[in-house]
Amino acid sequence: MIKPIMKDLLFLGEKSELATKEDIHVVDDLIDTLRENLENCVGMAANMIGVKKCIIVFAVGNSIVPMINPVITKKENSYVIEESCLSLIGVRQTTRYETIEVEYFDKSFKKHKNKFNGFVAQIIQHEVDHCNGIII
Ligand SMILES: CSCC[C@H](NC=O)C(=O)O
Repeated sequence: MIKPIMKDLLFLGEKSELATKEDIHVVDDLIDTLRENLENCVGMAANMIGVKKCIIVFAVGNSIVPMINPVITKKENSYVIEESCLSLIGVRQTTRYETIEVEYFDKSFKKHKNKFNGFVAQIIQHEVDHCNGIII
């Protein structure tokens, strides 16, 4: 179901809890909401739709990839870049890493450890920050 996007920065500044199998329905809500906002959004975290659980989704080509309880375990080659966010007015400068390694669970709660580069890695870092209560 498409959900409204939170603009409450106080709420978004709080750390999310680990998601469990009971939170799986949130993945579909996030996918629906991101699909509806793809014109101005490439990734979302569950707290952006009011759910304080560590779940993120992001667009890769025509697909939307979900990650449950993502943890960035390695970061290589930092750079500084400006980012924006649907939950924020304006842009902010931040440090990101060109290559990251992420441990996460898929929708079937199967564990994965994968490397990501470039823009996809940047989106994942942005969304994992949201899970940790950081808005850029
Ligand atoms: C380049 S990372 C930017 C991610 C941002 N998503 C919000 O959580 C967005 O603008 O889609």
